[in-house]
Amino acid sequence: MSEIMKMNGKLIGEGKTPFLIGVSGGTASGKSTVCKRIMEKLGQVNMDHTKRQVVCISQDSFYRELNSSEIAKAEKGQFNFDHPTAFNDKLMQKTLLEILAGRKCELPTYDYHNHALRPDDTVTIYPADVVLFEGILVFYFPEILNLFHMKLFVDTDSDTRLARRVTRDINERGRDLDQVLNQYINFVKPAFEEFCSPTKKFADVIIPRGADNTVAIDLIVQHIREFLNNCHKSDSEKKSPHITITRTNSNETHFKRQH
Ligand SMILES: Nc1ncnc2c1ncn2[C@@H]1O[C@H](COP(=O)(O)OP(=O)(O)O)[C@@H](O)[C@H]1O
Ligand SMILES: O=c1ccn([C@@H]2O[C@H](COP(=O)(O)O)[C@@H](O)[C@H]2O)c(=O)[nH]1
Repeated sequence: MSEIMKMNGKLIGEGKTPFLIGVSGGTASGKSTVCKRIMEKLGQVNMDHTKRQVVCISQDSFYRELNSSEIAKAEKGQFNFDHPTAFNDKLMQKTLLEILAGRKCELPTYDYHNHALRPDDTVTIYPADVVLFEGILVFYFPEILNLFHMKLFVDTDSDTRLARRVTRDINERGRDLDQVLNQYINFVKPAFEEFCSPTKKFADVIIPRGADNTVAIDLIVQHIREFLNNCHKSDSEKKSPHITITRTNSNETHFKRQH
């Protein structure tokens, strides 16, 4: 049996439910860059974090802790960071539910050099109107997929992605060429084909060429802008005032915006 509550954008005693946008795509497809462009075009970058209407979080914050033998493998490029089991999906779901309930969250940052979260280096995610959540497998877990109000897939040619990944991982993530290529052939490419690429079918918008596709980015920005304008109007002025919150007997909560 399910219980349905209709509220005017507010949960009692909690903040407003943000519009949650999932951004997926293969490694180095430009997910972070697309999110950055969206934030820039909405004037959300050079401003106080507590005042941002749009915030971006990364799936990297939900890599699970590795044991000592897994760390030893990771250091030799022999750990599969592209497999769904590399992530703590339960924590990811719990955190997104907190965000959807309008609560402030602390997220750890990820240290690619040491293959570990930095629990002492957290970022505070303040309640916002729009939340972008980017990562290679954000559409893989059904209970997380169901939380998104809008789903984007950044679709960049795989040769371009590999070329960018080589440069980025050597310059920014402390890898050498052999390591990057071995990891790519053994884990990254097969896992992309098995777990990430099939989730493209869930996307509402596919963005070919990533951040180079300014037309697609402008259309998405326009959609977000309309949402932001609408969410600050009074209920009687809104075109779509209701959020429907569905709780099932399995304790799952679904936040649905009518849009
Ligand atoms: N359109 C682009 N043109 C050139 N370089 C790009 C473009 N988009 C991303 N990059 C570069 O490619 C690398 C991967 O991009 P990034 O946005 O971090 O991808 P992802 O978040 O999907 O892993 C980064 O070094 C970034 O600067
Ligand atoms: O310790 C780690 C953790 C992850 N990776 C690789 O990162 C990418 C995902 O990040 P993108 O920014 O989307 O590329 C994934 O393909 C992992 O292989 C890593 O190398 N080391």
